[in-house]
Parts: sequence; C-alpha cells; structure tokens
Amino acid sequence: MTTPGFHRHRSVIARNGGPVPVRVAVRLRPFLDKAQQEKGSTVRGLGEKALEICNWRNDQESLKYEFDAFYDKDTSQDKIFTTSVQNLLEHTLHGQNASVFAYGPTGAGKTHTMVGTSEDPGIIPRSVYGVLNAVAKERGAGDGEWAYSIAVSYLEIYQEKVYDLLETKNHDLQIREDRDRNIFIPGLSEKTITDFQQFEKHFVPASLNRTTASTKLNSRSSRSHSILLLKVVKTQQVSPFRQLTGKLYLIDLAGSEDNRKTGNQGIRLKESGAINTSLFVLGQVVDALNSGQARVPYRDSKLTRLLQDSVGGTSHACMIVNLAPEESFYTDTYTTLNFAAKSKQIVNRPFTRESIVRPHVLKRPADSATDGASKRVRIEEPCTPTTPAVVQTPAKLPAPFLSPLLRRQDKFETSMVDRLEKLETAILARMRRESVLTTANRASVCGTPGQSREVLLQKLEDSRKQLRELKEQQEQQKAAAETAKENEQPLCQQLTSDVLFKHSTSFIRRKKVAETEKPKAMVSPVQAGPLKPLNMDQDSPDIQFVRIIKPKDTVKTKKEGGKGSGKWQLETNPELQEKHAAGVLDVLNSGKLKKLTSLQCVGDKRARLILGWWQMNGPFKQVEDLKAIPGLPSKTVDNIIKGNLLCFGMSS
Ligand SMILES: Nc1ncnc2c1ncn2[C@@H]1O[C@H](COP(=O)(O)OP(=O)(O)OP(=O)(O)O)[C@@H](O)[C@H]1O
Repeated sequence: MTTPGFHRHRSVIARNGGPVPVRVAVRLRPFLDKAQQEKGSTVRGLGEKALEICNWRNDQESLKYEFDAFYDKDTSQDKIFTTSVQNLLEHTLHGQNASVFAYGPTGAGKTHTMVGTSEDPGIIPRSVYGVLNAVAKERGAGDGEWAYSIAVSYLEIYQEKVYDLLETKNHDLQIREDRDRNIFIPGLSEKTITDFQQFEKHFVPASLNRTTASTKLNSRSSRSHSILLLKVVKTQQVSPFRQLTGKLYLIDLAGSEDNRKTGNQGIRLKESGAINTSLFVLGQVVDALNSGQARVPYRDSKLTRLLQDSVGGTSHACMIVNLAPEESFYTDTYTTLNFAAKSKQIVNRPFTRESIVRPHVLKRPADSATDGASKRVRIEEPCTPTTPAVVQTPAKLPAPFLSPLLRRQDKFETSMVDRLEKLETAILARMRRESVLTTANRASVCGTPGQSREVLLQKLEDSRKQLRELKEQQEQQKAAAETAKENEQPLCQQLTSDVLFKHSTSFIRRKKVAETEKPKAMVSPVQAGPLKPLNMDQDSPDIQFVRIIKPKDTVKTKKEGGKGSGKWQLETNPELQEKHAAGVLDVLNSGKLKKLTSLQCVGDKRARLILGWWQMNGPFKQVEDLKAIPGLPSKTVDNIIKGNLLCFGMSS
C-alpha cells in the first residue's frame, strides 16, 4: 500500500535490531466434557513457564518442558494478550513486522485463542484494537509530522490454494517475493480501516467465508490456515519523506489431524492431507533452521512460503501452542510439544523497512498558464486518507522537483538523469545569482516574491539531493548487476550455495534446475518399461510383466508378429502387477526419504510429500492412495504408478 499522494521512491533497509528468538507460549484448554474430566488431564503445569506430561515409554516418569509461558485452563484471553502479544504491536508502528500464530492439534483451541467470541474476544480483535489505539496515541503526541494509514487483508490457504476472504472472487492467488525479499500476494484486497467498527464490518462477514466443517474432534473445525494481515504505513509529511511500513500477521493454523481419530473420509480426508502436509513442511523448515541447513524448504508449501518472514525471518514472532487435556489427545500433545520445543530455538532477525517517498506534483492548469504566480509548481496535498483518525496536516510543504521531467526521474537512463541534473544545476546557479539582486529586482525574477523564492531555492536544493541519491543508487545497481554476472556459478553449485536464498533471482535459477531435472525422472520409466519385454525371451510368457498382444485377444510377441505391423498393444500381467505393487507399497511405507527417492518419478520434493502424508496418516494401503496426497496431481501419481510398476517388473 503506497500512501495516497505519494510515490514510493526507493527502499532503504536500516536499523537491524539484532537477533530475537521466537517466543513460544503454551495454552492448555479446559475439558469440554465432564466425563473426560474425571479421567484427569494428561498435561500438568509446573509454574508459569513449565509443564509436564507422562512418558509413554515409562509411566513411572514424566516429560518436562519449559517455554516462555505456560497458560493453564483458567487463563483469560486478556492475560494471554497482554503478556504474550501486546508488546509486539508497537513494532508495526516502527516499520517492523510481527507475527502471532496459533499451532496445535485439531480441537485444541487455536481459533478460540485467535478469534474468540464476542463476549471473550481473542488475539485478533484485541491486536487490531491495540494497533488502532497505539496509532491514535502516537498521532496525538506528535506534531503532525507523520501521517498514518492502516489496512487489513484476510486470506486462507485451503488445499494449497490462496483465497481472499475479503473479496471472494479473488482465489488461487499467487505468492511472490519482491527484490527486498518481502513476501506479497498480488491481487489480495486491502481495506483501509480507521476505527474498530470498520474492522468488524470487514472481518465478521469474511470470517464466515472461511472453510470450516464438522469432524469427529471438532464440530466447527477450520479446514484451512487463515492469515489476517494488518499493515501500518507511517509517512513523514516533510522532507526527506520517510515511509515506514510495518506488518502484523495473525495466523490461525488448521490443526494437525490423525485421521484414525477424526474419521475423515472423502473431501475431509483430502483437506486433512493438505493440512498435514503443510504442517509437516513447517516442521521441516524448523528442523532446517535449527540445524543451520543452507536450504530451508520454505517453498515446499504455501503456508511456509507465507510464514517465511515469521519463522526464521525478519519478524518478531510469537507462537501460541494449544493443547487439549484429554487422554485421547495424548499423542498429539506429545508431538505438538516436541515441535514447540524445536521452535523455541529459532531466532529471527527483525529490521526496519523504510522507504523514501515523493509527493505527487500536479500539472499546471492550462487556463492559468499566463498567470505569473501560478507558474510555480503546485504541490498536491500529501497523504490524504479519508478519515480524521489518520489525516495529518503537513507541517511543511514538500519540496517539488523543478522540472516536470524530474518528477519521473526513476524512469530514465543514467545519461538522461545526468543531463537533467546539469540542466537543473544551471537553473539553480542562475537563480542563486539573481537572489543577490536588489529587493526590487527580486520580485521580478521568475515572477516569484523574494521570501517565497528563498523557500523555492531550498526546495530545489532538496530535489537536487534526491537526484544525486538516485544517481548513486543507479550506479550501485549497475555495479551489483555486473558483479553478479561475473560471479555467476554453474547451476549445480548454485543449488548448494547460500547465495540461492539471498538474491531475488534464485527462484528463477531454481526453477531452471527443476526443469532440467524433470525430464530425467519422467523419461527413465518410459524407456525402461516397454523396451525390456520386447527383448525378452518370449518362450516363458507367464513371467513377463508386460506382454504384447494384438487386439481381438491374439497374444503375439514382437518376434511372431513381425516388425512394424502397427497393431501391437501392451498388456500387464495381473499377478506380477500385484506382486510389484506390493514391492512399491513396501517402499512407500518404508518411512525413509532415501528409499522413496529411489522410486521412478519421485524426487526429493515428492518424497517429502509422501513421507509427510505417511507420517500423519499411517501406512498406504495401496499404491493408488498416493492420489490422496495434496500437491501430487493425479497425472503425476499415474506416472509414478506406471513407471514404478514397470520398473519393479524389470528388476524382479
Ligand atoms: N480456552 C478455552 N476456553 C473455553 N473453551 C475453549 C477454549 N479453547 C477452546 N475451547 C472450545 O473448544 C472447542 C474447539 O476449539 P477450537 O475450534 O478453537 O479448536 P481449533 O484448535 O481451532 O480446532 P481446528 O483446528 O479443528 O479448527 C470450541 O468449542 C471452543 O469454544
């Protein structure tokens, strides 16, 4: 969001605040059912930060965990907000990002924590209210130098697609990264808000757009990950027109699900697969960060791509881990706590994002062209948000560019900028000379009264300074581009290099690598499959995996049929197919990434998806179960099945 009336000029990334660990707080929800309560809780608090659960390996022991905070079942929404979230809000007013996300198994209270109810609001409404208040306070204390604008966006990731919850016509939106490595979603709607009522007007109906459904564990289970984004833009009304943009991400993740307990089938099962896969990738991101791996698999799911900034990125982050006390949740509680313990080690590096903006300059009206006074450049009112909550009267008028051409200077080549700069220098020098003329003469110079001319001169100085900065920037960019070209490495080296994640072009490079690898994986089974039977000894047709038949049930080998009849077809041997399917199934259920990548058409990424699904849903019953994995299109699965059944046929 660019503040109305301003152009974004250039990005200045400044004031690195140093490493800040992700805050991890655990919240235990109360029992929902009296009968369950009698059995007792699987989680016991040990003070304000620690908790224990019994050890499933040895019931005489307990497993203890310590986090930044532990909230027991009686903790109020307000306490959670004030102790874990409130202090993050101020960062958004200073050009930094902050994220709060609720994590935990399905039915453990994530939506309750994030959204809450109208009687007992959760983190989202409290945070929005908090930011609105903080802006009002800062504005009240200031001298009008800064203007503020707040906008809200709301989206969900459902089955690996991004949907806009504020404008439902926007679906399957793409996630992109700009050259400053900011993640953004082109086409995602933003609604400017100035008070809480306006927020409610957008948020309440949008929440109803969120995909929820009833499962055995939660009558209103979130089937998607939802992200509410609050963007605070703070724009300086006087030179140098700094603009600080801070974002607050409030994330309600869908719950990890054990489908043996949820009883999910059909579409619910498919949704569950997508949820579990993205959470699995989130786990891998955390592992990669903790072990200092060069490649962090953010791009392996939409969720992790969007959380890139929150987990191991440049955001202040707080994770609220939700737990359920019931015995039936024990396994989920155990895995969730282990994930939370790993997440505690993540360190983010927040920094301030700041840009310099230029005010729009209005064209001189044609009908007043002859009027000497009106020949001076007119300045459009900077930042004109619609309501008093954010409108600021500028303390000083912003400096204009003398030449209308210079107003669009960033579109010119360096040489053109040079010439314009010289021209402006000449004009400025002339005006300086004239400024030492007598007062009588002053009024006649450019038709500008003396005092105003002094102001104008000052403004011209400012515009020249901006021009010089632009030129420097252009030269730096040119030098950087040349260095990058010189340092270009072979593709295979780039893949293992850290550089991959530091430059915006890395995505393109990686895509190229993926494209070159793709044919390799796809081609091999196709070559291996049909060729071997053609060369096999046809005297033992029963052990052939693939036989060549003619239509009308005439089974003939290539030898018999002769070359080039053009009517041969392939038929698989059902017995062997079954045997080989069992072989493939063994590999799928091996739980080993290396084994999975040994399958035809299965690279590292697909192997991770398969492993993730397997870990969350248990063993595959048949090879066709691969189709339940989100992110594996059925055509790909067909290729995997065909390729591997044929290849197993070859090798057995
Ligand atoms: N702290 C709490 N106090 C009272 N009730 C709670 C609390 N936490 C959760 N609940 C209740 O528990 C039920 C499940 O909670 P919720 O829907 O928030 O779970 P969830 O983790 O978001 O589940 P899913 O991942 O399936 O969406 C709801 O009926 C909710 O009102």
